[in-house]
Amino acid sequence: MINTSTLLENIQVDSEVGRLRRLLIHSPDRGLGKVVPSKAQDWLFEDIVHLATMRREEYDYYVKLLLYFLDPDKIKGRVKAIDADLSRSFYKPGTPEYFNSDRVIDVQTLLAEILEQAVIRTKLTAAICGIERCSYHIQAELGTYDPAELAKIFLSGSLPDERMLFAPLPNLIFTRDIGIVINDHILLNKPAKSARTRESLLAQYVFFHHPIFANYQDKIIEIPDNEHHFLLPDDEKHSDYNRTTLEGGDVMMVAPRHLLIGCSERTTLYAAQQVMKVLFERAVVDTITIIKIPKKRDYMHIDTLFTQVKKNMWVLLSSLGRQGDEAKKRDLLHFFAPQAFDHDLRIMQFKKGQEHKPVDIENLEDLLTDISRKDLGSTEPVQFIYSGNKEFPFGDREQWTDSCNLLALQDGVVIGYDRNDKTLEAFRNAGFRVVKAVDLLEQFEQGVLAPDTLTDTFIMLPSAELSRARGGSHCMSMPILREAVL
Ligand SMILES: NC(=[NH2+])NCCC[C@H](N)C(=O)O
Repeated sequence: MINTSTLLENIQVDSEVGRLRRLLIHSPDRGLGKVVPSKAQDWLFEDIVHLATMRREEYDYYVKLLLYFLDPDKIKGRVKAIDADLSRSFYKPGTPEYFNSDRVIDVQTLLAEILEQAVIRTKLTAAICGIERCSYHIQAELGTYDPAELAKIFLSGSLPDERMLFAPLPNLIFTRDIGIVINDHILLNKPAKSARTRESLLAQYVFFHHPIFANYQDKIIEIPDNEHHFLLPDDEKHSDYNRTTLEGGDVMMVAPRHLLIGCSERTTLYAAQQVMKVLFERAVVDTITIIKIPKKRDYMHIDTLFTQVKKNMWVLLSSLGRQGDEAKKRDLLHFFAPQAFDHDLRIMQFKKGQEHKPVDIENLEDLLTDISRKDLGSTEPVQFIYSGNKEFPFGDREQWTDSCNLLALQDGVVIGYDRNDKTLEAFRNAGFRVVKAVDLLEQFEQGVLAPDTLTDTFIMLPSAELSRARGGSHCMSMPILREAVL
């Protein structure tokens, strides 16, 4: 069991760049290796992946890095031995060698722990069998597994003997999307895509039942549906104005009193409005900026378009920034095709108590500059790194493989994919050390470098398989504790 005594008062995130102290992740489980081509798109993957490579050559490096920064005692001096164990037991929850950290926490371990309570086991089994339309017979069979195995079945959709009962949850590696910590509150998602429904049910049980979150029960926010949504005709039910869906990749806690919400393919205006109401009522933040982005698969959440690198630095896609904006304004068609506006970027900022007087913000750079300067008090010039170093056609190509989706471990130290060459060039030009995960770990092990003293560094994670899942390191993390940014 995770040692909860040290954790009780410790859920707090007030920025994207304060030193990361605790997060939820999920290592690729056996379900990912069962995605079939005909379902890959429905399950929100562009391709099938090679599970062993994804784990051993890619995701395991992510875990090692996270441990080195967040819980070094678990890994320091042990990297060689861990790598030599071909069974990877260090990474497998439930084995005696499992790293079992209370800083880098796998959702699977939390799930297994709550399933130790018989009442929860019964309720959750029934709920899952309900949404997955399992027979009564299967429901009874599920009752025979121990909690750790049951957790694996719920996540992977398959039994230990490899029989598949229902769809896997290949997207749960993107823990960002299940919920977001906003100061000391936890906002749970409402997924837009049915492939992610079971994830949110499991997350709901974990947040409401695991002792880590016991002191936060009245701070868990579930977004209310339109009161009579079930009475709406189907076509209206699906409109942006009635439907309540929100995924964590669209919610960014950029400064202690300022939250960004993207309205996108996944997050509706209606949901954003509901969240704004609740957060203002409870005085969790004072400013909420709504960023409406084109509803496009390649842009699914705002964190696929920009993320923060340090207080005064951001990475973003230039065609959605100032450059794209100005190009469009010079374009005659822009004036004659008002319907296209719906597909454009629109940024509006709302202040608590002044919701009726939102401020229009012209482009992303203006917004981000304002956050760096005013909210985060940065006095240095604000810098922008552009996907693909602004070179055509690399901006779009590299954004597709998550050049703009970075996880900051501390101010100026980020993890991202190794494959976005032009974007990496832009980081080098900005004076960043760009280093392979494997080399950095080696340097940590030799004592040449140490996480605490690292500055301006881009850590490259191998990504041939991971990038096919259409998410980067920002999506693969749900921070629950960061040091205060101010
Ligand atoms: N926060 C994010 N950008 N998450 C990416 C999620 C990717 C996932 N395959 C999906 O389409 O749902």
